[in-house]
Amino acid sequence: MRKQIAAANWKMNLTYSEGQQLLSDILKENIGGKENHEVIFAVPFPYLAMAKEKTNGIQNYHIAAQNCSHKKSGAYTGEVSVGMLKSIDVNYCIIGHSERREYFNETNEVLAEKVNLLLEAGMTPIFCCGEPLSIREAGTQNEFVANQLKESLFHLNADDIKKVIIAYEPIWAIGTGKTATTEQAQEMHAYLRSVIAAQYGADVANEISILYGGSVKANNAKELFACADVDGGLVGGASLIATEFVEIIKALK
Ligand SMILES: O=C(CO)COP(=O)(O)O
Repeated sequence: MRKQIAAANWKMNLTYSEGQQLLSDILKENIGGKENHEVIFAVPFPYLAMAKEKTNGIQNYHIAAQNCSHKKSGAYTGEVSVGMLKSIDVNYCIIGHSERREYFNETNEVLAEKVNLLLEAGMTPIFCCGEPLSIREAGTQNEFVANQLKESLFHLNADDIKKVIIAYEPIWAIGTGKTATTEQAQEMHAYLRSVIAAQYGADVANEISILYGGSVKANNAKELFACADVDGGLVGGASLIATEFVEIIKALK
């Protein structure tokens, strides 16, 4: 049974003490969830150790970085390597968020390098994909997103691709309050699973969690997560409010 995942992406928000408070408020709710549930907090780099300590020992709760370098080590001022993350026991990392693709020029090719480094280190990549509004309006979103997967992930063997979490985040739905309809989400998720199945077989495709991201809130999470191919969400704005994120965790199927 594939994992159902509620992942918080704090992005570049909150002070250290606000982050501590938010985690305390969420964790005190003690939502154990089911065995196949996972809760992930992708926090800013300076808060990773704090978040790690706070969630220590809580089953199925994990900490993620929001990015990593595509270089292993060396003279790359300001970058954070996969090895550094691993050395403080961070085992998940978001890569390819549309904000990184747009503002930091990350390409599918660079993301393939990041995927390789993360998997080599035994970490779990949370690979983001999704189309801009212009592509959606042109009706070519399926080809666009499939190509992101192909160029960044399809060099992997079946064992490795099974370790990747995919997050479909249509860019027009991020931070806009405009959620994809359940039909739009389900349609894309099923399509992506079919693309993976064509490459690796249905058994592999059925093991991969595909999260939806883009204006997930407490009041729409249940409906979105109920879709057969939506395995939870990657949540921005609503993950900064304890009561909202708690409800989103509870909405996992
Ligand atoms: O980008 C997102 C998560 O990575 C989604 O952000 P919002 O939930 O704020 O739309």
